[in-house]
Amino acid sequence: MSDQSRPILELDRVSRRFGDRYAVREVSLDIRRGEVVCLVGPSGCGKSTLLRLIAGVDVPDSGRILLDGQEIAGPSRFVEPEDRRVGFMFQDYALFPHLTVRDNILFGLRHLPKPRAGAQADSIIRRIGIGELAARHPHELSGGEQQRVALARALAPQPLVLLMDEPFSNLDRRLREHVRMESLATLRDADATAVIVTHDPEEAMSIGDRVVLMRAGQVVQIGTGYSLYDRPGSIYAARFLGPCNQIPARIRGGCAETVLGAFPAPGFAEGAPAVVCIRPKALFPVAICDERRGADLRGTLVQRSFLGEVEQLTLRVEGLDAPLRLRTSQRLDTLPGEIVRFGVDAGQAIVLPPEKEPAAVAMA
Ligand SMILES: Nc1ncnc2c1ncn2[C@@H]1O[C@H](COP(=O)(O)OP(=O)(O)OP(=O)(O)O)[C@@H](O)[C@H]1O
Repeated sequence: MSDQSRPILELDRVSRRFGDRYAVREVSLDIRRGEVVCLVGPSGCGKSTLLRLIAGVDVPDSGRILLDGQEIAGPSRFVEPEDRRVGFMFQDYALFPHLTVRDNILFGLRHLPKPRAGAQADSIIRRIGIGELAARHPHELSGGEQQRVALARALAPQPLVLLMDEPFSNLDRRLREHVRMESLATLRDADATAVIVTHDPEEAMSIGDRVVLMRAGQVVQIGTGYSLYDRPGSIYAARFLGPCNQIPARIRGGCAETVLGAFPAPGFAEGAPAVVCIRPKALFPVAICDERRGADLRGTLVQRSFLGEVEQLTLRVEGLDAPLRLRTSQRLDTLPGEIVRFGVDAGQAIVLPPEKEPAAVAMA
């Protein structure tokens, strides 16, 4: 019997090299039952390689992968992909065009006796609510419907872990959010454990119980979307998860001193350089009479960029090399060249050490 409290999937210092470059380096990760975990990072950071190692279509050079407590890849054992209870959903869905939806789902169950395969296919069709599509062929389905069928097919064999590589990237922006929420609900209904690769931080934060941020083959930070966004551990993480202004600072008296004011910086050494990351929404324009603390700053408006829900103002501030970005839903009548008074929501300022280059992490 399996230990329910043990992580369903365990990666222990897993590495994979191509020539002298690490695609994945010493990655350790535990995934709990029923968890939806998103791997996120820029192109080439090793997300897909990690997924392929878990699926068993690639072999680690070192480290171990355990599924439900059993080693499936490591020094002593390698379990073939078809013998792992791991499902894989491809970016292009890979539905067979000549098979109906039901037959596509049955294809993944061909190792089972026919009546059992039929029952399992019908059960997932019911659960995902695609009964009316069952007799159709893939070309008779919309993008969103194809996605649901692909998800049904991947879930039908009841994998212990479902791997999804950029599952929503083929959908246009409007459909994507809808399908993503629907897919998440389906994963929850099926109590599925899923590892989802995406390069889109908003997608990762909106669907992942936890987000695993990668850089150059390594895991940089793991946590909920909130913790990564609100408490990034590095400038890299802060910038990857959303736009931020980086304000140079120096630590004095326990605070990071900047031209925009001083921000509490516990744990930093006196005199050390630092960077204060301030997201554009943490800056606010103020009326002349605004009494809010920190609301006495001034910048020259360089550019306005209307984004619909918010407007982005680019401001030049004396003492700062880079212009500041401020996002607001207020409607201002200020013109470029005029002065904007603004404030900082100090509670949202993040003090970080200056960025170090990832010292040749990609090299052997
Ligand atoms: N078969 C291979 N042979 C040589 N190099 C490879 C191979 N597969 C991946 N790589 C390299 O390993 C690194 C990680 O690739 P991977 O596809 O895992 O990145 P990724 O984060 O999924 O990127 P993307 O978001 O663009 O898909 C890249 O530098 C890539 O060029």
